[in-house]
Amino acid sequence: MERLSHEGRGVARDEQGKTCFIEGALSGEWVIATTQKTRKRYNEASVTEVVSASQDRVAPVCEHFGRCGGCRLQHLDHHAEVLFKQSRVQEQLHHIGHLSHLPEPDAALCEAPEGYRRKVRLGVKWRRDGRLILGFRAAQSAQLVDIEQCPIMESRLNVLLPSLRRLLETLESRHIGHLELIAGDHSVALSMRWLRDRKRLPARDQQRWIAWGEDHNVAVWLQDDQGFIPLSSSEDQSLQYDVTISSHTVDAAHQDESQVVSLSFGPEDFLQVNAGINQRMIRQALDWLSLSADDTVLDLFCGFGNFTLPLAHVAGRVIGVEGIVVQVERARANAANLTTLKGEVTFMAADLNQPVNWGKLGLEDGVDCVLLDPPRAGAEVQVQQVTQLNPRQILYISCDAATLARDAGLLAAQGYSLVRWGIMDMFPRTAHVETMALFQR
Ligand SMILES: C[S@@+](CC[C@H](N)C(=O)[O-])C[C@H]1O[C@@H](n2cnc3c(N)ncnc32)[C@H](O)[C@@H]1O
Repeated sequence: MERLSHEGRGVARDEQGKTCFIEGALSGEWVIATTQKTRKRYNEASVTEVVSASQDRVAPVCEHFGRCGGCRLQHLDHHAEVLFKQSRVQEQLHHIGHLSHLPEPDAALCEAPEGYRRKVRLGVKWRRDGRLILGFRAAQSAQLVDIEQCPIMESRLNVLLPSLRRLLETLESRHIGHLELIAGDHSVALSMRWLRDRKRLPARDQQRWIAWGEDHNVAVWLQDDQGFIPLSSSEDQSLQYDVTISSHTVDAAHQDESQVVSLSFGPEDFLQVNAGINQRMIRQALDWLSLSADDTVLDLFCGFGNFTLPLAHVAGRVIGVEGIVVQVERARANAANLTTLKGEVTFMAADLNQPVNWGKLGLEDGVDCVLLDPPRAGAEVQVQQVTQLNPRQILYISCDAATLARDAGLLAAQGYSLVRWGIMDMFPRTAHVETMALFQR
């Protein structure tokens, strides 16, 4: 096996030089594999026997490995997985972004590789014989893999699975697409994707969901085409987590104080899935940016304020921009609940895939810093636009190395150099990687 592909498959060549992507094979290994798909330029296969194993091969912790599409790298030692992801980002910055001189990466931010996921979506299906399937999508397929437990899920969510299964088996109506389980610091919520109009949920099923929520102390939500409504009767449906900012990033004069930024969110909001890495990522962002009370910061793709509100404990003025109005409103409410904010903070809704007239929004004097945290598609429009605001630094948080590399190339063409970067182990055991990259004018 020559190497691992970007999505974590072994790459080999046959006698004719045709590339073969082999699921379950690692770099340097000899394996026997079965061809699954023959394509014009490459073949796809999966391992049937490992003849000579890599030193980095480990026993997968999950019994569903190989069938479940969630974790592709359970068979790779965790340290080797982090190094693989780091070198993949490096290679993409070279090849896609055409950045020739990269700084050495900062140490990767890592936490425990299991039990980290605080939000999961489980598909729900009933087979023709009436058997319930509750689980994740199979690898490269729309089929579901039935799971009893998932080792990367937070234990507070795993313990709910057996009773959820029993509940689903008692329901009268089976028009359910999926369930999402979401853990805040002190509470758990479940949202049930109901495939019909909310009025057509049978009253007895509603009662069963409510009773299950009360028994397990879980706020139950229904999601239909109109949005989310709480089914549980309890007053407080909110989810929340705290981010602690270390004292020296806030105020050099108060070394022994740290501040807690409390953020509320809803079941429909984007959530950084790994609480430990999220906490460390925010601290690292504050540390790298080293802002002062004179600075103005533009936080694009801000969600409900995950970076914006910690930033507003340091910078004089922070403007958060987000496309989803509900999240903008949540961000405003989060800001209103904080008494420790130092700077002025404002939030606005805008589609960041379109050019925005920043000058008209009171930013005609430019900004000191821009933070970008886009979805996987990246921030192609904004990296070409925000440079007109002349920021001295741009911090890019990315969940897709290819679009980060493309956007890094666009920033380089406008005179911004990559001065610092590092990966964050947000999604251990999977092929996904999160990266932080700092560009300076
Ligand atoms: C990776 S999340 C980051 C959210 C936030 N910074 C955080 O740390 O939780 C990306 C965010 O971009 C928002 N988004 C996606 N497409 C957008 C668009 N075209 N315009 C504005 N916001 C968008 C999503 O709603 C989501 O909140």
